[in-house]
Amino acid sequence: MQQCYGSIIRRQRHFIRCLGGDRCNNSSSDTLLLLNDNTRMQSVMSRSNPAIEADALSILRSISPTLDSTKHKGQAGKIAVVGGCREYTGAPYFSAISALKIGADLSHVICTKDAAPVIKSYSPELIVHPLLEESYSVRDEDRQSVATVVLAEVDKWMERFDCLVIGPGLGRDPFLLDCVSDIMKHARRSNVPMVIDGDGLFLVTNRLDLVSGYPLAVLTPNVNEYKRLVQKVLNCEVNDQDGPEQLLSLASSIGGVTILRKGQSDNISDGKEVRSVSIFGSPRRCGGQGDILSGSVAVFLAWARKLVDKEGHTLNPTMLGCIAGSALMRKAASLAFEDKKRSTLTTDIIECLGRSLEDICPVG
Ligand SMILES: NC(=O)C1=CN([C@@H]2O[C@H](COP(=O)(O)OP(=O)(O)OC[C@H]3O[C@@H](n4cnc5c(N)ncnc54)[C@H](OP(=O)(O)O)[C@@H]3O)[C@@H](O)[C@H]2O)[C@@H](O)CC1
Ligand SMILES: Nc1ncnc2c1ncn2[C@@H]1O[C@H](COP(=O)(O)OP(=O)(O)OP(=O)(O)O)[C@@H](O)[C@H]1O
Ligand SMILES: [Mg+2]
Repeated sequence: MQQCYGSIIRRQRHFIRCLGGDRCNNSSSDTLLLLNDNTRMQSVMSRSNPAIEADALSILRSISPTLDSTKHKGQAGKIAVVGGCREYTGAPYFSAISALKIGADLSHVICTKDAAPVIKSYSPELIVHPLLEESYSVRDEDRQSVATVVLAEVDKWMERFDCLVIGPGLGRDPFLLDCVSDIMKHARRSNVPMVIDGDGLFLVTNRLDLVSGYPLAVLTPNVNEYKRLVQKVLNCEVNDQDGPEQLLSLASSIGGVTILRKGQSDNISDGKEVRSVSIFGSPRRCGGQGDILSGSVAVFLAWARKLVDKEGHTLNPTMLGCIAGSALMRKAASLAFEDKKRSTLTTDIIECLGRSLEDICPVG
């Protein structure tokens, strides 16, 4: 066993040298070796990552509201996920149910007419609005009137939402994306925060005006989505050697939106600061974990907006929401993996959200 650990450490040292780690005075900042209860070695290696590690657990505790009998339904958050089409019904479900499991009072899904019965059948807890339409189901001459109806229906609810999640399982149909662009413009006019993920990022990368300069917009790109954003906005390739600086510059170039760059560590920037969340997650990369994260960030962002003045945080609420959402998602993933190992699925991680939050921030 010792021999095996020795060889892992040698391989890691070699890898760090390849990354230029020898130039760093403090090599322990490049490699963190953790021995868990089962003396299983896990290694978390950052690319020369100078982003400051956020005090994620303290932030999570400070923005989670207390539970008491004076509160009414809705005060702990009303979230709406705009996503779900003929192809994808899992992603909006994962996002919306995660919001509820973390503690939001109401969780809506605004999806296509085809997707709605399927999503409703997954859970009676979700409020599902079959409003959106894809091109194949609308005649050309009806498009304008359909778009007007969609917007009017969503507008009835808009001011009641504490946060929108735009994009999980939305698909890329051009007519549908036009309708979602209109929804985003209205949300912005009503000062409703938006977490933009998945196909919402495909939309925004081609229509930066929808979020540019909006401080309540949060973008949560994965590797591919981040690459497309960097190419479009900064007109260059992703540079991992200067990862945090490039992230800061990207967020600032889009007018101070907050970007949560998902990966081995999650890096977060609002164009002024960069923080990272590196607490150990799971080595399982099953699809849907980003969807949990989007629902989770939406809830914490809504909570942070309500509490931020009282707690005197120096970071803005979108940063706080991202840090808390990332930390909780990673902890839940690690608990689920402890139990299910290779068979860990997104639904297993969702089942661990409540226990993870309770471990970090007990109810009373
Ligand atoms: N159950 C459901 O309904 C779910 C629905 N979802 C919904 O699907 C929609 C599209 O989202 P997406 O994530 O599939 O698109 P995108 O990011 O372009 O990835 C496509 C391909 O890129 C690659 N790739 C990915 N990561 C990489 C990495 N780190 N490093 C390297 N390569 C990487 C990988 O390609 P491969 O390895 O197969 O070549 C991957 O297959 C969106 O609406 C989303 O919400 C999902 O949420 C999942 C659960
Ligand atoms: N290599 C990794 N090690 C640990 N955690 C990771 C790693 N990559 C991603 N994660 C975590 O998994 C979560 C989802 O990130 P991921 O990159 O899988 O998103 P995604 O591709 O959008 O997922 P989805 O399948 O839902 O679309 C994030 O919270 C991130 O911290
Ligand atoms: Mg995704």
